[in-house]
Amino acid sequence: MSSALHLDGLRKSFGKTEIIRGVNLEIPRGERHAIIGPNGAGKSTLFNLITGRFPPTSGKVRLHGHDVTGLAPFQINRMGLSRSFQITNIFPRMSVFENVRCSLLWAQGYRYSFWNLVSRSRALTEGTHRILDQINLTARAELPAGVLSYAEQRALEIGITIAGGADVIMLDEPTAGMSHSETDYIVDLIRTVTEDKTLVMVEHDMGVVFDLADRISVLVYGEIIATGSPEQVRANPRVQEAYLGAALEAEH
Ligand SMILES: Nc1ncnc2c1ncn2[C@@H]1O[C@H](COP(=O)(O)OP(=O)(O)OP(=O)(O)O)[C@@H](O)[C@H]1O
Repeated sequence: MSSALHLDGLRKSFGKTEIIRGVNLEIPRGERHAIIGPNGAGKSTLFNLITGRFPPTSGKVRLHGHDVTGLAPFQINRMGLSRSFQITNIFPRMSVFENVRCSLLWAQGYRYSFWNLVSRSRALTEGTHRILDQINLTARAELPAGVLSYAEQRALEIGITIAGGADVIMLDEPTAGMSHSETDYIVDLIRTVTEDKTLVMVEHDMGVVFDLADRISVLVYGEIIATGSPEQVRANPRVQEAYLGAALEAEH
């Protein structure tokens, strides 16, 4: 069976500077994978190469065995990969319900027959309620999304990301700017909504990473210096030296 994501010799230069310097990584289906590394290591750039926002300078990205290198983000999305944004990407004046319904409509519009509007509308409403339930926002459904708390807005953002039914979910710093209790809330939510899916996340909070990830890749200066289980990565002397020692100390 092909892996969910396969990065093969990925490189990316901006001008003369090579930011991603030959990344090889295979992420099996159903794995929760975290990409960590110091500031400026190239995590966001790698994320943007996978999601199609930037074309790589060389190398390949495969999604479920299909070469998606150079495809536009919406095409990659149609093939089953959905990403969140670091900056919340919701419509603040629309209701929470409408935000989710819109993302479902967008995702389902292509799959449903034009002639089947009545059943489409029923399926949309049911699908919207199902997602609202998954992200614990049923009680907030009729409120304008802009009045939700920060953590609730991030939960909504995650709901929008999963709405299309993608089986590879990519989250960019999902707990950035959150308190401890908000972080716990979002970690639980991510765990629930990514059940049976593949998750790739960039995250600075080591507590979140070690809690959620099945495997971790450590990116330093555009190269993956280690990939392994949380225990393997934690014990890796190269990782300790290059990053983790300082990052874990900063937590305390
Ligand atoms: N569009 C761009 N044009 C030129 N340089 C860029 C561009 N995007 C990123 N860079 C450079 O690439 C390097 C890596 O940036 P990137 O944002 O990928 O790192 P990061 O690991 O995500 O950092 P952080 O943890 O601080 O978010 C930085 O030196 C940045 O200035």
